[in-house]
Order: sequence, then structure tokens, then C-alpha cells
Amino acid sequence: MLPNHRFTSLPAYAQLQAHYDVLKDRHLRDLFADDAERFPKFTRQFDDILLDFSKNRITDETLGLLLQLAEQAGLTEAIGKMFSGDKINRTEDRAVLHVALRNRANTPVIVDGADVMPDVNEVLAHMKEFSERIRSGAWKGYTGEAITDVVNIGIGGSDLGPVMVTEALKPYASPNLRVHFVSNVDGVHIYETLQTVKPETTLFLIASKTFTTQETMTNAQTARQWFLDTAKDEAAIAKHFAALSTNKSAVEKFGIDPANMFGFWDWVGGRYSLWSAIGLSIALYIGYANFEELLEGGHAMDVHFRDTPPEQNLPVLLALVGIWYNNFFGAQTEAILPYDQYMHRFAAYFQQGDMESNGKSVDREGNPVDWQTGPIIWGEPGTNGQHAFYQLIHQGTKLIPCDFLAPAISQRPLGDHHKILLANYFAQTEALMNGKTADEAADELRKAGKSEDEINFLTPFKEFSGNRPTNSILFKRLTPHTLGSLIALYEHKIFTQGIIWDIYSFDQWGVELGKQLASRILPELQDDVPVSTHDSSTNGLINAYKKLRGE
Ligand SMILES: O=P(O)(O)OC[C@H]1O[C@H](O)[C@H](O)[C@@H](O)[C@@H]1O
Repeated sequence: MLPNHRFTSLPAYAQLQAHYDVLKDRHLRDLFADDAERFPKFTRQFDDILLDFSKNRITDETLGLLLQLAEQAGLTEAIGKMFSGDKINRTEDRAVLHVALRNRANTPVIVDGADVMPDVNEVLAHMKEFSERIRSGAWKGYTGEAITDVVNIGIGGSDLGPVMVTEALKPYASPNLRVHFVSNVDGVHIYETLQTVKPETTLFLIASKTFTTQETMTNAQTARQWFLDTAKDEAAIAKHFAALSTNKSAVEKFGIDPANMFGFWDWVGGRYSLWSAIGLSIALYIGYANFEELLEGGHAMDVHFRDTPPEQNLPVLLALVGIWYNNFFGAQTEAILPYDQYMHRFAAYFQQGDMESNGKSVDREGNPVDWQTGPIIWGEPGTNGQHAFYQLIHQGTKLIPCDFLAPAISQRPLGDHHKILLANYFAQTEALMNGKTADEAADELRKAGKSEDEINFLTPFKEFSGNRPTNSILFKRLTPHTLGSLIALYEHKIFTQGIIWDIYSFDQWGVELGKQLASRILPELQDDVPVSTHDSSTNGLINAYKKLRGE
């Protein structure tokens, strides 16, 4: 069991509140002017990842108090409990062991009295053997042709991770094998995907932890029918369908050969499952050795998180800085802004990772919280975001803490592209921090030859308040290893915040209600009889839909 506490009753909380009242009006510009050591003081290195959190509205005192907050919340003990297989996901009575999936040290991890590592290693060996046969062309489809296309059918955690990682690691991909992802139950998604592949050379991966998810099962049945329309023979399914799941009986019922099932376990949360069999599309796309590198990178961050004192611990520091804005400055959102086009789904991935984990409003004893929990996560890659929403980040009324991520070396060096990209990366955090004073703005206008009247009018619009906080995460290159570490960095940040907020981060009851109601409504859509069983809005909408579709 995790230690309980009321977040706002922790002694450091009151101290931080008092400290906030003093610090809230101080400008980052002044904090930098006052302390020449800010950069060395507020940067940490892990492998070739540099975290610079100096452009945050913190001082030594802030950091000290935040570290006390973590300690008072029992963070160290909680980390130990996760790694040792305690059932810290209490509402589902499960351990939380995505760290075991990438436990390259292979030390025993005990759940219910048994070491899980032999099972983990067995599935990895199966993934290795299978992916090598597919990639080499040794695996033949029902007409004797090699596989050229893999279609992963899954949603949520059974989709977002593989999508994000395969996009991020495209430079490591084999040119002979394409991967596609179908997630939405909107028939358009599978329709468009099936237009681009041939049954004879396509492998479908049905990715679903539960193997009951409506969207995935619907898409899987459609794929199966599409395949059989050409193949005619059900025996051919064994060569073209594999399942990634914890639910063996449902997989068998679907008609997938148990030899093509890649299992995982209830102690793997869906949004933490890319390291498990759910990562098979990744292993197929970038090769098993690269997939293993991804695991290695995740494991390296796990060891760092588990063994490094909080003040040196990257995930803990990111978490604490986030709490500072979320709970004291009233920030509602956090932006994740990768300056790397290959990372274009990174923010979308952590939308699920963070918001499904920490979007909770009761504490671990079931009492309503009276403090803010998980932030709204969003973001797009730089520089596209700059031309879309940065206006609001620079001059809007909302405080939006941002993470800026960038590789020092591009995977695709091309002329001056990367230097231009990085010039923007550095410029943005500098601009957000310093802003532009009214005097500076007026001076520029004067130099541009504006009249004094125009200067007076324009200055307020040209002024930037600055004092807008950012973290910079600069790494050498987006390798599988580094990506593994970056993902684990954010995973452990989410864990740390959940512990400090005293919430359960590994269940997701909030997604159930909509599912329940949809299954109640679906039969009502089968005929044209008007419905009257809902509120007037829902009745009105359903009846309008029935009318529209019939016209
Ligand atoms: O992998 P599955 O069992 O099909 O689940 C897919 C998704 O379903 C739900 O939406 C859960 O909230 C997600 O956490 C999960 O990733």
C-alpha cells in the first residue's frame, strides 16, 4: 500500500504557499541577474540528455521546499513499492510493472510470489524470432509471398505508443516493411488503410490488452472479413493475423492461432504498454535489436529514477517544477514542444500518458481532493507551433509552462535546416523568459522611424511581459536508446506527481461511463423509431440523426 496524505496538509505545502506569495512577482530576468550560477545550479545531465530547468520561476529555496514536499509525500518509499511489484494500483488490485518489461538487468521481480522475468523474457524471445522471420521474408503469406505491410489495429495505449515510436524512429526502419495504424472505429480509418495494402502480403496485429475494446474488435472483424473475401480459406488467417493481448481465450475465440499470440499481463497499464508485446509493430518496423535499444534506454532511466537522490533526479525535478505551476501559480496546462519533426506524436502520446493517469479527483482514500491534479497536456512540434499558438504563450493571459525538446544532431542533416531549427529553439525560451520591456519596444519603434504618437499607441502591443517558464531538454540524437529514456523520463514524472497529489495514477475509471452509455444507445440506432428514454437534448439529437440519415 502507498502511504496516504492530504496534499494540502503536508507541512511543505503551507511553506510553499507563503513562499509563492513572495516569489510570484519576481521576474525571471531579475532571478538571472541576481545569480550568475543559475545555469549550473538548475541543470542536470543524464547520459546525453541535458535538462535545463533554470528558466523557471524558482530559487534555491523553492527547490528545497519542493524537495521536502516530495519527501513528506513518501516518494522514495513509493518508488520502492512500484519497483518491487507491490499492488500500488489498488482500485484494480494490480502491480504496476512496466519497468519489469525493460528490466535489462534481469533481476527478479516478484508478483504474487513468482518472478515475472522468465515470462517477460519468453515473450521478448518470441517477438525477436517472429520479427526476424517477417523482416527477412522467411515468413510467407498464404500465397507464398513475403509480408510487405503490417497493420496494427488497436486504440489508446494499444495504438498511441507504437504510432509515436515508429514515427520517431523512422530513420531506423526497414525499407521493405511498411506499418499502418488503424485505431478509430470510424470506418473511414480502416477503409483508407485497406486501400493501400494487399491481403496476400499484409500482416494484421490485433493489439488489445483486454481484447474486448469495441473499436478494436469492430476493426479487427472488418479486417478479417476483407482478408477472407480474397483468401477464402480460414486456414490462411494463421499466416496473416497475430494478437497482442492479455486475454488468451478471447484471442482463440477470434480465430487467431495461439502460436501467433504475444502475451502480456495485467500489471502492464495500457498507456505504459509500448514496452510489451504491444510494441511488436515497433520491433517489426525498426528491427528487434533497435527495439531492445529502446528498452535499454527506458531501463537506464528507471535505474536513474530508482537510485538517484531527488535533487539530482530528472523525473522528480520535472514533476516538482510542474507541481509548482499547477498547484501554486494556477497553471491549467503544460505544453510539450519537440523541435524534431520525427517526434510529432510525442505530445499526443503523453496526452494519454499524463491525462489518463493523473486526471483524477479523489484521493487514495476516496475523498474528494481540494487541490488541482493532472494538467492538460498538449503540444505540436516546433517550429509549426510557433506559427500557430505561440502568440498566446507569449502574450496571452494564461501561464503555460512549456517543455522544449531538441536533438543536437539531426537524423537528416540537410544544409542549414537544423541550425535554423535550433536557433528558433533557443530563441523561444529566451524570448519567453526575458520578454521585451515597454522601453525596448518604444526604442525599436523609434529606430523604425515611427512618430511619437504612433510609438505611444503601438508600445503596449509590442511589449512582452516575459517571465514565462520553460524547461529545455537537449539531447544528442534521437536514437532508440535516447527515445526510450525520454519516454521513461515522462512516465516517472507522471508517477511522481500522482504520488505527491495522493491519487491513483494507474486506473482509468473515467473512460467507462461513455462506453456504457454508447452500448445502451447502439441498439436504439438500429431502427427509425424515435427515442424518448434520454434527456431532451440526447433524445433530440438521436431523433435528428435518424431523420437526417433517412432523408
Ligand atoms: O488495449 P485495450 O484493452 O484495447 O484498451 C485500449 C484502451 O482502452 C481504454 O480506452 C483505456 O482507457 C485505455 O487505457 C486503453 O489503452
